[in-house]
Amino acid sequence: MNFLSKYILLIAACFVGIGFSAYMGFSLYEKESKVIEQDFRKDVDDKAAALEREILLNIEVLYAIKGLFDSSSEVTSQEFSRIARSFLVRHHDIQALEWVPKVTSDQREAFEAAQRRESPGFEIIESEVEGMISASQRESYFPVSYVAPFIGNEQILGYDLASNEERLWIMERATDLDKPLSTSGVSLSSYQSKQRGFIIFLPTYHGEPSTLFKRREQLRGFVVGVYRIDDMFGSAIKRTSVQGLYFSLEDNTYETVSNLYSNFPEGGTTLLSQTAFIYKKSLTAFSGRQWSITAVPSAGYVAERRGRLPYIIAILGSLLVLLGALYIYALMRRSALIEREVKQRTHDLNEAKQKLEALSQTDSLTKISNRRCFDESLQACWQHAIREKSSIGLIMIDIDHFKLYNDTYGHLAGDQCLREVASALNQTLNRKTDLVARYGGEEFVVLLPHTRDCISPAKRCQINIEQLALPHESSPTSEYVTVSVGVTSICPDKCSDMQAFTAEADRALYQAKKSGRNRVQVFEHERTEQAVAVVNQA
Ligand SMILES: Nc1nc2c(ncn2[C@@H]2O[C@H](COP(=O)(O)OP(=O)(O)OP(=O)(O)O)[C@@H](O)[C@H]2O)c(=O)[nH]1
Repeated sequence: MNFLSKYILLIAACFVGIGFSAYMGFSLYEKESKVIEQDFRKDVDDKAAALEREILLNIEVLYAIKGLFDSSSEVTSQEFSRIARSFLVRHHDIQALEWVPKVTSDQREAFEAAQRRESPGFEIIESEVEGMISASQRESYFPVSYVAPFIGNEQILGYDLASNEERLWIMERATDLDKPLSTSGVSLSSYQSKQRGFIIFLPTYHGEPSTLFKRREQLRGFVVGVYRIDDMFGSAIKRTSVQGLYFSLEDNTYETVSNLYSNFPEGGTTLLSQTAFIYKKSLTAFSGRQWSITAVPSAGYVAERRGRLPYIIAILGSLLVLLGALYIYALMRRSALIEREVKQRTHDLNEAKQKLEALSQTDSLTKISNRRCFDESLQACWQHAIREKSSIGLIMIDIDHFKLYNDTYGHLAGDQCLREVASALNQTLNRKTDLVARYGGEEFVVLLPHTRDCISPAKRCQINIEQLALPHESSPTSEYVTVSVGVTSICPDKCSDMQAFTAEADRALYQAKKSGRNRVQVFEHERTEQAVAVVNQA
């Protein structure tokens, strides 16, 4: 695998590692989110239960006051105020507790007169665009006769609650069902409160009517509770310890949903669209109303419950992967450098080895192969010829009267003569496989693989050297440098003797010297014939 592939693999592994760390962090974050959501829902459930309890307690207050009216046919305003105040001190979300008797049109005058004894100027009134006016003539009225607390609610005294169509409808249904029924969310401006509220009507009867008709007949009036929703919801929320939740309260009784309360901050709708946690819970139905709560946690609520572990795992994991990748990258770079250096050094060593080998095979004076090279080549060539059943030719060349040459021209000139003879021999042979080597002193050898007839190359060697025309004035043979040549050849088999083969060439050369020099002598298989033939006489 090359460096680029390793590099790509490392980057891929890096991405996988970082992806895995991010996945681990994310899945932990998701688990944490689920736990937060469970906590959040439980907290909302607690607050919803607190609100339901608060509503039930408030309805209980109405039943307690109704008990007063059920036990007495004449309840004075003092008696009403006393019992109402005892509840008001404990229920801070009650705007007003009221007694609203049924007054028929023929009872109106007497009723107003009786009320004026305690409340001067009392009159049954109704609301109009221009303000409160004397109630118009109708069959029956439901004026507020007693109200507690009085201070702050004085202007409601005498107000005919049945003058409003929605309230009249609720009062009629409550009468028929003998149950407390509530209005939807209403403005409490008549009570000088800026909050929205709701009004519960609990019917009271003369006696104990058992049928719908009797209930309508024997209706005595209503115990009425007016409640401030903000305060009710606020006190219910405060009753549980958890803070940092946003709520909105809706009335879902009929198809149109009306908002009763909301503590959402500015931009509440943005919050709803952004948060991952929204919980909508329906409250237990009460007094004919079906309310529901929509809750959203604040950023602080979520942040308080979020740990740092998911971020730590994602960031630390990614960092570790990056550091690991960097470390591996550094190792890769280092090993690549070492690999390159090793390659370079191996190359240098090989070059040096080749040079050394070449040197060890080369004659330093003539720059042709030396005796060692010749011996190794002959060995290899010999084995090859046995396998291939081919011939080997061997030529031994010796410069004639070289001692005299040295003596005449000096040793340095002798060296130069040796170089020129070597070069001439090298140029004489044209096959690549032929080998010219210095055998020793002024003696040369030529190895000719796959050659049976060695006479021609041997003669060419002798002639070419003579044609160099190197002057040799002291030579008794010629005025130029001449050579004597011994030649032999063989097609060796396993029984053949390589040393004997070399000796044949040597003996042929000896014979050439003995026969007068400057000639080629072929070894004539003296192993059988013990004879040597002179091929060429100079
Ligand atoms: N200049 C020089 N002379 C060398 C070298 N090697 C051997 N010789 C000389 O070659 C001469 C060989 O002499 P001999 O063996 O007596 O033979 P020769 O004088 O050539 O006579 P024949 O071979 O019988 O013709 C010696 O004087 C060696 O010193 C060399 O490398 N350089």
